Amino acid sequence: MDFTQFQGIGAKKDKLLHKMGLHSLEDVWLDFPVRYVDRRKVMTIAECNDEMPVVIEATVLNVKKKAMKFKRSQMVICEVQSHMYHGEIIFFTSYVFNKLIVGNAYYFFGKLTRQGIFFKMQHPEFSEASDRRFLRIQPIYRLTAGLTQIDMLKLHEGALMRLDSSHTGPLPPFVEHMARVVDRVAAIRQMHFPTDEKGLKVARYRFIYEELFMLQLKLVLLKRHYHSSETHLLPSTRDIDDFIAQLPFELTEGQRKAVEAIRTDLVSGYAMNRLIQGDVGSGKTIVALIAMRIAANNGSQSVLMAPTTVLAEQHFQSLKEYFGETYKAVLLTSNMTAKTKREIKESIAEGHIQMIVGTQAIIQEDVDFKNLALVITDEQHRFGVRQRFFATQKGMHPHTLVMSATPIPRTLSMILYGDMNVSQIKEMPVGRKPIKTHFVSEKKKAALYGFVDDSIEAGRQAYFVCPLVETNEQLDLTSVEALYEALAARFSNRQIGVIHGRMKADEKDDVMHRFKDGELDILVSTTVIEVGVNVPNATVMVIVDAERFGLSQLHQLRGRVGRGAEQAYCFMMSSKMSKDAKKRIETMINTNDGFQIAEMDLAMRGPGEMFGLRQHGLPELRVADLVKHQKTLEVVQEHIRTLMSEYVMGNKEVVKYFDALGEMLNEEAVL
Ligand SMILES: Nc1ncnc2c1ncn2[C@@H]1O[C@H](COP(=O)(O)OP(=O)(O)OP(=O)(O)O)[C@@H](O)[C@H]1O
Repeated sequence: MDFTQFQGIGAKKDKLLHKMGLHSLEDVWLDFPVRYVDRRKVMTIAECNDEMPVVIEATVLNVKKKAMKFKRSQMVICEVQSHMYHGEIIFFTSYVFNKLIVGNAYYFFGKLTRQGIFFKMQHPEFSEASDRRFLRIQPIYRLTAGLTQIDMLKLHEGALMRLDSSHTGPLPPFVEHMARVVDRVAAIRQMHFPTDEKGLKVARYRFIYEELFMLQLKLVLLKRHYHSSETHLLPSTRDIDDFIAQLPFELTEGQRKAVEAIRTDLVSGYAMNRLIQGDVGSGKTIVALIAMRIAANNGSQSVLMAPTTVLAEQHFQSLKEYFGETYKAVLLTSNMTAKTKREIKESIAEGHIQMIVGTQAIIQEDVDFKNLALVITDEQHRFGVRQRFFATQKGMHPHTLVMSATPIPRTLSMILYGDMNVSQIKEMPVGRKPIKTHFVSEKKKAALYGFVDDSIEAGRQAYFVCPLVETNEQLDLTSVEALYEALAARFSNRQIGVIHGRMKADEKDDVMHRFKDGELDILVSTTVIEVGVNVPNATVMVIVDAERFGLSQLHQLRGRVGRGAEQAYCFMMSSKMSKDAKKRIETMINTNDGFQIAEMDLAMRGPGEMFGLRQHGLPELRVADLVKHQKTLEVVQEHIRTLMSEYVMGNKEVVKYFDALGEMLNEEAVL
């Protein structure tokens, strides 16, 4: 929109407004004040103290201009009278000179200092005392260089003049009614020019509700399977119990409960929609494999999708270890030849294969299934917002299970997984010792290297992780290349491998395998190993330039060690630390608890950044705060559940609204 049609806004200011992200009338309506100042009450001078800005009424006795020292412009000194008090009002600009007329009364708003019957005010806002509009709750807007509050005020006043009752927002009337929120037009007006505290509160509530509702509903529509399952599975209790009994370890309490919940879900006749949330190394894989076993025992197909090839291979290897040749299982990844892929796909389509493990990308591409009953996504710390398309595209409604290693705070889990049942695996397998975490300064490097050498001598392996692939002169950070050279010189009798994201998939796999098989003693890497790699024999993690990593990332990296019975160590090195980086490193040293770390991360970075909500095309929150407005979020979720059941019952209004919104989301997400 061209804002030059608003009074007082020229081409230059119009450009600045667009730069601020204001492009349409709606943008301006929703550009709410960052705060307000209360100018409703006119104070007598006697009531004023020095602290707070106040509104007073005074009559001008005299106005004069005066040259300012060291400046070309002039200042204006205005003598005023307010009852028995005599005041001097100073402006450091001359344009007000003509606006203050001797003998007239004005409202002045500013900080006032008083001495006896004399008072002073510097650079107040003012208006003629006949203008009652001055006495209101005044909005203060965000600005950018080149724009003033007055410009913003004019803009908003202009925009509100163009707002009439024909305007509708994203909430249809039946939702507004259920939510008991005020009308959107009234709420917008109140947000900018509130009549009183109550009016503002009610308006704010409307927008908090609206934002949370839209965010939650969009997420639900993106992920929801409305339909009941087409595959009614039998529990195969005997086989599963026997299988669990012969495992080399006892399932932890969390694992057992998750398995129980899955067994119940799978036989319920409704599509399972469950999230398994467990900290790094808590043993989610075996839970997923048990679910696949139940499907296979029913003669149905299941898939396990991983975000990377390395992880898919790892899962496939675990599957083989646990199940041997009992089931027909395949691995499907992008680095296979076209011919192999084609053959595998054919046998999947014909129903010869029961279990499929692969990367998400390739499985979603074009695999046809004969009778798919279960889809498991290992999304680690990504979020499977787009997962729904996979299943619905194929016209199937299988059971779904999502595994996530990000322990997310409760509020966020409510939003991101609001539609799912959640199983948490809180405890670690028995015998795991908490990882010992230390900060290592440059001076102590030699000692650290000595420790690494001793660990290797004792048969263990070590990771070294740093932020860059190649040396970059501008960034004074350690690169994989430089680190490899330094380590190769220091550990000349050890086998060292390198892995980073720019390598080809098969090169990466090769290095990873050699590390897993114990051929390599040290693995130098970027954060590519962050995601889910499982090498229980590796017990030392050294993170170089630790200040460069976020808290959740550090926790993920640390989680690559401590996956076996041996004591594991994590060392964080850094030479230059900001205050924030120091706090992150201290948090890591103080706790191994993923949930606590996630809470800290959220507090330090905020949810948008932490979860990239916007990258998923989800609405930005202007007024609502996922942490502060948890109660409202609960209300919203209750309402959405109600609407969901009405949808299923065929309530026309709801069906029409949801389907239209769902379609819009589909289009956005497919792009
Ligand atoms: N109950 C248990 N007792 C002992 N060891 C277990 C138990 N459950 C799993 N393990 C072992 O713990 C290791 C980690 O398990 P797994 O790879 O499933 O963890 P994860 O939860 O997927 O972790 P990440 O999110 O880091 O990938 C594996 O070597 C696995 O065999």
